[in-house]
Amino acid sequence: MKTFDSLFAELTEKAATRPEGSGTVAELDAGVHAIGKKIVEEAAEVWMAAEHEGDERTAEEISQLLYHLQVLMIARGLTLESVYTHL
Ligand SMILES: N=c1c2ncn([C@@H]3O[C@H](COP(=O)(O)OP(=O)(O)OP(=O)(O)O)[C@@H](O)[C@H]3O)c2ncn1[C@@H]1O[C@H](COP(=O)(O)O)[C@@H](O)[C@H]1O
Repeated sequence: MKTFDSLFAELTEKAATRPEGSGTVAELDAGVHAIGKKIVEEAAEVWMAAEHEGDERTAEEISQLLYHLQVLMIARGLTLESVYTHL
């Protein structure tokens, strides 16, 4: 099963190698402003799912929010350690 750390490693690799058809590469190219908008959108979907759509949908929306947060970290050049140090 994929974990937060293994997804981050996968996305970091995608950013470096820029494979054709990667949604991550497209999102990175769209820039921090566009990624930020995705984060706000996904956060709202997490909220709505948690209130109205049950555990399965909530977990799915949370996974998407985590994905977009990681893309933003990579866009800004942040490492996992730079975030973990604040936990
Ligand atoms: N975990 C994810 C992931 N979560 C969310 N998303 C993206 O976020 C979007 C969120 O879906 P929504 O249905 O909420 O949004 P939507 O409005 O329908 O979609 P858009 O119109 O905004 O694309 C999805 O369409 C994906 O583009 C993800 N894209 C990729 N991954 C994983 O990231 C890795 C690299 O992916 P690629 O870069 O595409 O190879 C792979 O392991 C993928 O499984």
